[in-house]
Amino acid sequence: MLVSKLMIKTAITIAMDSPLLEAWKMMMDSNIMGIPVTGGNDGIAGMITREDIISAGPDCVNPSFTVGQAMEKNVAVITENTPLVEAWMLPGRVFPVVNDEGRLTGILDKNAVSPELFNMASYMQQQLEAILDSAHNGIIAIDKTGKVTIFNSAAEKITRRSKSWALGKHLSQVIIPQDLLDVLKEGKTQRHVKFSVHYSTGSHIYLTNRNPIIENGETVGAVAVFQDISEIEFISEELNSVKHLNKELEGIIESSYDGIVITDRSGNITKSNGAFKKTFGMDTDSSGVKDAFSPGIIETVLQQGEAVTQVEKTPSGNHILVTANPVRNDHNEIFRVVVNVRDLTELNHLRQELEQSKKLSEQYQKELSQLRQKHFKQTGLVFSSPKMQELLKTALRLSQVDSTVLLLGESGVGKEVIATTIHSQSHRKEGPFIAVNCGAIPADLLESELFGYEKGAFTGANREGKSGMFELANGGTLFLDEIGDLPKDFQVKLLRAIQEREIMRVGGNKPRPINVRIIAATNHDLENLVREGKFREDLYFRLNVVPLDIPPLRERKEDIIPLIYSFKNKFSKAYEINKDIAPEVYDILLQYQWPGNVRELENVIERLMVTTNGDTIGVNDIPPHLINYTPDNHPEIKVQGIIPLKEAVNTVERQLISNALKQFGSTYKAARVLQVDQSTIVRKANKLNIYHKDT
Ligand SMILES: Nc1ncnc2c1ncn2[C@@H]1O[C@H](COP(=O)(O)OP(=O)(O)OP(=O)(O)O)[C@@H](O)[C@H]1O
Repeated sequence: MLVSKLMIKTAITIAMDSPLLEAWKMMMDSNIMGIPVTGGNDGIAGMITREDIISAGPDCVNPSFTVGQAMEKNVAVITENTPLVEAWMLPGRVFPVVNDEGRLTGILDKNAVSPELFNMASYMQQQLEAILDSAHNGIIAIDKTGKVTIFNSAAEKITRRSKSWALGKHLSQVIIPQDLLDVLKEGKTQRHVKFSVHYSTGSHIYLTNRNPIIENGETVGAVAVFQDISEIEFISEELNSVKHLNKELEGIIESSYDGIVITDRSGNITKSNGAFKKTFGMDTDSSGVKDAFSPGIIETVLQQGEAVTQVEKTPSGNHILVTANPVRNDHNEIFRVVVNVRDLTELNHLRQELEQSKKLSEQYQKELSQLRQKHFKQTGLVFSSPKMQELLKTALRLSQVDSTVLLLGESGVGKEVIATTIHSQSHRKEGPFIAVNCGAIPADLLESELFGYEKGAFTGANREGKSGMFELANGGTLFLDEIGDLPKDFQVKLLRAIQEREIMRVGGNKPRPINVRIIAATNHDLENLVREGKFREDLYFRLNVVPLDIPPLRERKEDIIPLIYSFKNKFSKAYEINKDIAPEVYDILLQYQWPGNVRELENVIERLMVTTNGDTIGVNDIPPHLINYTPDNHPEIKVQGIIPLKEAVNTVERQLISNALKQFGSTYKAARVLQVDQSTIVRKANKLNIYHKDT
C-alpha cells in the first residue's frame, strides 16, 4: 500500500516567518496535525506539527514567535509512491508528500497509517498461516526462549499434537527431538538431518532443515522444516531390493546353458543372454528376434496367449528347440515374450558322450570284478552271491591297510579262509600267516603259546626257550580264532600286547617289539559277552575296529552250487575218482539249511564222493538228516516210562555226542554243533566211553 492512499491532499503551507499562533489556527481550521513549512527559495524547509507548538510552551502565544523557531527542520519528504510500511519506519509524526515532479501534494499523518498497517499486518499473518498450513512439510518455529511460535497443520499431523495446545509451550514439552534448541543456542543451520522417532505403532524416519532466525545479528528464534520420509525410505529400500533382484535375474539369465531372449510385442529384443548370442552368432545390436528364427512364433504366442514350442534349424545347421512363453502385465495383457532356446545338437552330442562313458565305465566295472574274482580264485575262495561279492570287495580294501579286523559269523562260514585272503592280498603276503585257535589252548598255556618263554621259565620248558605265536607271526598276520573263548585274565595281556605292539616272553624281563597285523574271529556274540562281563569292553573296542560279518550259507544260496562244484573237483583230484551228481541232489542240497555252513557242505561232498557206489550220486546216497532237515524239526526226544534223571541225561548225552562225532569227525566240530566247549566233549566222551579220534 502506498502513501497516496492515506495522505491528506492539501496544498496548505506556511512560511517560516509566520507567527506560530497562525500555524495553530490553520491546523485547527483544516483539522490537520501538521503543515509543511516553506523557506525563502520556495522549497520545504521543515514541518510544524501540533506537538511542536505545544512543546513551545507559553511562547506559542507570543506574536513574535515564528514558525521557523519551533518547526522540525530535519523532516523527511516522502513521495506519493512511497510504501506505507516504509513511511511508518521514518522518524517523525507528520510528513510532507510530493508528487513525481516534486510538487507538494499533501501530508501524511502516521496516526492515520497505524490502523491501516495493523489491518495489513493481520491480513498478512493470515496469509502466512494459510501458506504454512498448506505446506506438506511440518514447520515449527520457536522464539528465543524456546517457546513455540509457529506450528503448522503438517506439524500437527506428524507430531499428533494440536496447534492450539502446542503454541506458547516450550519445545521440550511438544516434540521429542530437541535439536532445534541447539540451533537456537549455537545460531548454526542444520541441513538434511535424518532422524527417527519410535511410536507404539512403529518407527518413522524424518528429514529436516533447521535454521536460526537472526534479527540485527542476534538469534531471536529458530525454525525447523521437516517431512516424514518413512515411505520414501521404504520405497528406496524396495527399489534397492528390486535392483538386487534384477541383478540376480540377470545373473541367472546369463548363466543359463539354454539361450534366453526376451522380446516386446513386436519381437524386438529387450534382453538376451550369451548362450542365445552364441547359438545364433548374433551381436548385441541385432534388432529383432525375427532375425534369429522363423517369424511368426511371437505372433502365435500373442494370438494363442499361451506357450508355443517348435523345433528349428539355425543358420549354422544346428537343431534347436524353441519355446516362447507369454508374460502378462497387471491388466492381463501380454507385454513380453520370453523365448528359451535349447541346442539339441549339442545335447545329443553330450548324450552320446555320456552313453559312451557309461559303457566304458560298465566295461571297467566288469573287468574289475573279473580281476577280483581272479584274485580270490587264487586263494581257493569260491563265491558268487552278491552278499559275498560285497563283503570281499571290503575285504580286498582292508587288505591294503593294517587295521585290526574282526570277523564275525557262525562256525564254518569261512572266517579263516577270508583271513587268509586278506593276508594274501596285503603287503604282508610274503610274511607268515599264523592261525591260533584261542579256544583250543588250555588257559595255563595261553601266555607261553602266544608270547613264548625264556629258557628255564618253568619245568618242562624247552631248554632254549621258545618263540610264541606273536613272534612267529612277525612281519605277517596273526589270526586269533575263537577270540571269545579267551579267559578274562589273559584278555588284558592280549590288549596290552596289541596296544603297545610289544610282548614279554614268560620268564623274560625285556619287552620284544612285534610287527603283526591282527585278524580276530569269533562265532560268539561278543557284545553279549561284554554285557555279561565275560569279555573286556576295552579289548572288544580294540578288536572291533573294522567288523566283517560273514553271512551263513543259508542266507547266500547262490554260493551253494559253485561250492559243490569246487569241492567235487577238489575231491576228484584228491581221491582220483570221478562222479556226477544227480540234479535232484542239487535240489536237496539247496534246500538244506546248512547249520555247519561251508564246512558241513565240504564234509558232505567228501563223504558222498568217497562212500557212494556207482558213477552218479543220487538221492538215495544223501544222508537222511539232510533230506528231513528244516530249522524247526530237530529230532524229537521221546521219553516213555520212568528212569532216573541222571541215567536219562547220560543216555541223551551219549547219543548226541556219538551222533555228532560220527557226523562231523572231530571233537572240535562236534563241540561246535552241540554248542559246548571242545574240552566238554572230550571229558564227556571219555566219561561215557564214546570212541573219538582225540582219545
Ligand atoms: N567261500 C569258500 N570257498 C571255498 N571254501 C570255503 C569257503 N568258505 C569256507 N570254506 C571252507 O570251509 C571250511 C571252513 O572254513 P573256515 O575254517 O574258514 O570257517 P570258520 O568260519 O573259520 O569256522 P570256525 O568258526 O569253525 O573256525 C574250510 O575248509 C574252508 O576251506
